[in-house]
Amino acid sequence: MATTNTPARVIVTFPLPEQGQRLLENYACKHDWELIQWRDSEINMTRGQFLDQVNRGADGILCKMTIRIDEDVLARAGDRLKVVSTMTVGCDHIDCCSLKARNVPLGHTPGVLTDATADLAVALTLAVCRRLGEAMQAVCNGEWGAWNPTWLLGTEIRGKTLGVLGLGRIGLATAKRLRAFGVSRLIYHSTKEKPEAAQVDGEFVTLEQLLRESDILCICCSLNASTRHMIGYTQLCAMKPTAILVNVARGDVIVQDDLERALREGKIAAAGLDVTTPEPLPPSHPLANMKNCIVLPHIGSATVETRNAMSVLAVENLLAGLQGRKMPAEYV
Ligand SMILES: O=CC(=O)O
Repeated sequence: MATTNTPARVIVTFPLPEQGQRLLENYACKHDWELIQWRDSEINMTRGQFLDQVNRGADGILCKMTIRIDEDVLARAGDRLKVVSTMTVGCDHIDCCSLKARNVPLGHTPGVLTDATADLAVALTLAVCRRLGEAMQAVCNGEWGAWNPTWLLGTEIRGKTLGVLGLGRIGLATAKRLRAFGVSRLIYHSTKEKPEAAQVDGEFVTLEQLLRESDILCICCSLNASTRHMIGYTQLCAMKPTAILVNVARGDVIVQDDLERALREGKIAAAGLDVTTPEPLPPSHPLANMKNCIVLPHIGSATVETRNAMSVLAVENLLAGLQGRKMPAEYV
């Protein structure tokens, strides 16, 4: 256990966006932290490098989703560890039960990334509906010939049934935005019926109904034991052959090989993925090379404003945890 005179040893597994980095350095200086920070933004800190640092002692850990914080990490950190703060809203890379059992508070970054992620969900939905990936490639490949009234025809959002899997903050913000495009009906499936669904005139339905009736299905749920691999081949076959699937949640909500098969066999029309398994997805992966699939490199929250806000919140969570105060955003 660190005594009050021992400087807190803080491990930060990546360089933070500007505002968070400045705040981190200010706090480190003010509170005399021993700051151990991975400074390379091109290459991730490896698990081995991280464990090596944890072995030397950790009062606080600030991480992202590339390193799993599990029982092994917590056992190595021992009683000295006072806080884990992740610069993500999703906490599926963290063994939350073990943290709870050890009474280590966990901070995350909800709220501040909702708008950016919902914007990206809309962008991806439009990109898939209007075949933007194919269109851009056609320009680069010299396939842009005479104006052809039947070339690269997409589908409209107006008049469609929008399904949302997971009507949390991001699901609701996505639904609000897509409502403005004139969807005729909005259905959702979540752990339970949500009163806030009234804001989008959303109708709570079973998963089976959601799959069967959605023209566009946006996956916005968190990844946990009940959502992992929730969408497999059977579920995909239950969808309309004209349906479009968009995933801004986590790759593992879908059985990815099943999605590839369903897209190949025309069980659904097209997909847009901001999340995959693994990340990064190898460029040779079939999903990265299918005409009816657009893959983005997990950029849901990637705006200057949002990444700065996330980094500041993550640092504030870290400081609060180290000081034994209530965090601005504790994961419950
Ligand atoms: O996916 C990103 C996050 O969870 O913040």
